[in-house]
Amino acid sequence: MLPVSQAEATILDLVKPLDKQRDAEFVSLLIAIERILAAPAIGHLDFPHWDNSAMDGYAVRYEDVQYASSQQPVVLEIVDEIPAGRSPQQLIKAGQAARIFTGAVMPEGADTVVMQEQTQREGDRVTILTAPQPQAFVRHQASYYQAGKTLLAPGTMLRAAQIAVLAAAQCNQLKVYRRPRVAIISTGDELVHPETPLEIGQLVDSNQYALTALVTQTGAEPIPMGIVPDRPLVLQKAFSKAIATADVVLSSGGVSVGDYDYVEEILTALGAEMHVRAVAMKPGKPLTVAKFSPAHATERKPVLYFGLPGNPVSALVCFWRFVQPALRKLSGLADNWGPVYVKARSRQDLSSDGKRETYIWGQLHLIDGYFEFQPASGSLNSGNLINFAQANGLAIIPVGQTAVASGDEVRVLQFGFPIMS
Ligand SMILES: Nc1nc2c(c(=O)[nH]1)N[C@H]1C(S)=C(S)[C@@H](COP(=O)(O)OP(=O)(O)OC[C@H]3O[C@@H](n4cnc5c(N)ncnc54)[C@H](O)[C@@H]3O)O[C@H]1N2
Ligand code: MOO
Ligand SMILES: [Mg+2]
Repeated sequence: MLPVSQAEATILDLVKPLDKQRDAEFVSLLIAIERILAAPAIGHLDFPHWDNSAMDGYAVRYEDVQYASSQQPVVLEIVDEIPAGRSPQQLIKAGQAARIFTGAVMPEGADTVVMQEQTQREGDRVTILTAPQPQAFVRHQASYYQAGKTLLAPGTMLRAAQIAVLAAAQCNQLKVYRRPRVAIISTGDELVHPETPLEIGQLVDSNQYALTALVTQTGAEPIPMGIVPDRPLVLQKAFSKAIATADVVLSSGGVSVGDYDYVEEILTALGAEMHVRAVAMKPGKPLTVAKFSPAHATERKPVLYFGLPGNPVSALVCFWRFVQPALRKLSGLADNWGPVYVKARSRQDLSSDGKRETYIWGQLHLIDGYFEFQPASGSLNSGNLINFAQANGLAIIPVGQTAVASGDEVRVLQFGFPIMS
């Protein structure tokens, strides 16, 4: 059994990100949310675009007002009025000022803005009562960003903040990576669709739905390929089709030591390189990871195959711990592939056999900015999906440790929003 950290390193090492050229497409900004840039975004506009005023007030020449005070006020002639969006019409000469508003372009000749609260106006004259700092309240052209420089680097995920910046920079068409394609196969003679009435021994294929949801949430394109019975030839055909279609294949079930667990045997028959056969974790021990390399360099990229354990909780835990980081790396994201871990105070005693890294599902609560962890009530058995419905985190007990006492700190893999109370 591989230690979890070694399995993670092996898996991430197997993943080669999508190709910046071959695997890229153009999308418009409005539908670019959560896509990943495949090329630098470069703006053709300086930020600010022009020298402009940060205040409502008067654009002046600093040298005219540098000694102004309430004892020695300076009176200037107002020669222009410049609201935002209008071009200045006058050059400001000695003894002159322009009425100006926040965001409006600074007129030529002026270099400083006096905010209106420090002035008095009478007709076309303004009295300056306080000396400003030189260049006060002027937002200088290109002081935030210079046209032609990289605004956002390749590998950046576009969220609201980045989209706002790109909109302001008039970058309307973005070169982004295509979404990785992920085939999802459920193996098992006992499995049926949710609408099928159950016969004795049957079980609904919940993994297909869970994995489709998780793949979608990760920004990849799920290709649900349905249920395949535990028959080697049928499985082999289904696996071949999935490998030919997708960048990553996720199957669930059939990876343990039972007589109907065929996954590893079939992967080997299909020419896969086997990289992971078992991991020292609970749940998730029989995780199987293999790679299919293209026969010729000109062919498509390699295909990564995850044989996830069939138990529903084991499949989910393996997804968050290994598949999601792999999909994030594959998708072109520059960094932050791994799960989010937080430290929490456990509300109850937690236990493990100390032999495998143990993942205990439950609820993360956020109380006054601090996390607390409440393990799920009822059976913490990887076949019990029901008490997973309220869970949003997995407390982790490392190998060699058998207990976390109530009140002690524990590391928690966070996969959902914390409960605020
Ligand atoms: N003798 C041993 N038996 C088992 C071991 C072991 O080390 N020695 N490991 C156990 C562990 S741990 C796990 S996890 C499971 C993994 O089993 P498989 O990956 O072979 O999965 P199956 O046997 O096909 O199914 C297990 C369980 O999960 C249910 N299942 C399967 N697919 C789905 C699905 N798509 N949706 C919902 N539920 C599914 C299936 O009905 C079984 O109940 O092996 C242990 N055994
Ligand atoms: O390790 Mo299995 O994944 O517990 O149920
Ligand atoms: Mg089995």
